[in-house]
Parts: sequence; C-alpha cells; structure tokens
Amino acid sequence: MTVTDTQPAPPPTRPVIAARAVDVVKTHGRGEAAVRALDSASVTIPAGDFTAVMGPSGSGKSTLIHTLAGLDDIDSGQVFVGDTDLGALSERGRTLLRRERLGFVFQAFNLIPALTAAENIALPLTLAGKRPDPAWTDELVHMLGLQTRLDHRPAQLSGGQQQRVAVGRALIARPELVFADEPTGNLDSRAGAALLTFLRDATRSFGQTIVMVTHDPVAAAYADRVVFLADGRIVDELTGPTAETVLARLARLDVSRRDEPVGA
Ligand SMILES: Nc1ncnc2c1ncn2[C@@H]1O[C@H](COP(=O)(O)OP(=O)(O)OP(=O)(O)O)[C@@H](O)[C@H]1O
Repeated sequence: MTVTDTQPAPPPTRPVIAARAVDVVKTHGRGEAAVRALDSASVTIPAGDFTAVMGPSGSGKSTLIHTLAGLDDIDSGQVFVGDTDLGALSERGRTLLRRERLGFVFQAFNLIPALTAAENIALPLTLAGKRPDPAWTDELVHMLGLQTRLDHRPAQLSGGQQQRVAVGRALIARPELVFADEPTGNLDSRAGAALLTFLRDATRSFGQTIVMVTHDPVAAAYADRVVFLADGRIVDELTGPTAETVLARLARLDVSRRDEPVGA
C-alpha cells in the first residue's frame, strides 16, 4: 500500500512526502578501491519537517543527501523527490529538478565574492531568468536579519552573516526541499544557534522541508526528527530529539558497532 492510499489528497504542488530513498545502494570508486557508501538505505522525508541526518564519520550521510538530490548516480534502488522518480530523468532533467525544486547550503558558504549579499541571494533566480518576488525577498531578508548588509560583499560579512546569505540563496526560489550539509560547521556556537533557529522557524512558519547533515547533537536537537546512519544503512531514528537523547543514541550506535565481530 502506498502512502497516497491512506492519506488525504496532498496540495497540488507539495506532496506529503518531500523525498524518499528506497533500498539505495551506492558504491564510490571501482575495483579494489570501491567503497559501498550506501548499503540498501531507505528513508522517507516528510514534507514540512526538519530532518537531521547523523552517524559516524564515513557512514554515508553526505552520500545519502547527494543521492536524494540527484547529484550522485546510484547502483540500485530508487530515489524520489516528491512524486518524481529521479531514475526516470536524464542528466539534464535532474539538473533542472535541482535548479527548480531544491536548495542547498554547504559548510563552506560558497558565495560569489564579487557579488553583494543581495545579488548572491538573488542568484538562483537570476540564473533561471526569473524576477524576484519583492515581498518574499523582503520577508526572507528580514527573517535572516540581513537588512543592513545587503550591499556588502562576502569578505565584508562575518561567517554567520555569510551563512545566512547562503540560506537566503537556498530559499529565494521557494524550493520544495533544502539540503544542508554541516551548515554550522564553520560557525561559532552563537552564530550556529541563530542559523538553526532560523531553519527551524522556516519549517514552522512557511512549511519549508529541510534535511540537514550534522555531527553535532546540539544542532540535531533543533530538528523534528533525527535519522541515524551506520555503515550505509539507516539504523535508528528519533522524533522530538534533545541533545541528550541524541547523544545517548549515538553512544548506543557506537557500542553496537564495537560489538560487531571483526570483519562483519
Ligand atoms: N568520491 C568518493 N570516492 C571514493 N570513496 C568515497 C567518495 N565519497 C565518499 N567515499 C567513501 O564513502 C563512504 C561514505 O562517505 P560519506 O562522505 O557519505 O560519509 P559521511 O558520513 O558523510 O562522512 P563524514 O561524516 O566524515 O563527512 C566513506 O567511506 C567515504 O570514504
């Protein structure tokens, strides 16, 4: 039975499920250097939720969000963004899907140095030849607290401000889904807290769906749900996390990995 058999009809443009990975296997490299980064990984990302992805280094977190975003080809399994099966799209189709339906925030802010904050935020629309919606741009800039920084170039902004510009850029085109890979990794704890509060508020106030990879239990506690990866599989999940409950699950994960026989 599929989800749509049991749920009320979703709004026309936003499905109830924002993205889904089904039994995804992904190998990086070839031959002796081959690494199975995802080993039959399945996960569902509900629309409007803030989901954190956690797990030990090398467990496949970045690979999972790259495959959900259609950035990586997969060996087998299926990936859906909304109702769209990424496997049925051409390379160009996936590029268009990313441009039109997804947003990205990275640990390194990846802003264009020669452009002002306002121009960096508007970039996805500029590239797509679309006009910004002034009311939405204004709301976003206010929520991000960037009103007085719009004419500044990245080098004239603090790390926290640069990352808020990057978040503005990710949200300006109102994507269905935003992927954030360690977005607070280069921020001090105060700037990190401000950014995470904004991300959480974005899910509450305008239903933004966010998937965030993090190593930090405090950051994960801002999410609605945490999914835990180990050895390329989703092994656990936690709803309504706190830093303490996340830490306890991570510790349990470590213990169960240590208990595995060598070579298993
Ligand atoms: N391009 C690549 N070529 C070869 N191996 C890769 C490549 N990218 C990732 N891997 C390997 O795949 C596995 C999963 O990597 P991935 O980056 O998804 O893990 P991660 O959980 O995000 O790690 P981290 O927390 O350290 O960032 C690791 O063993 C990694 O070394």
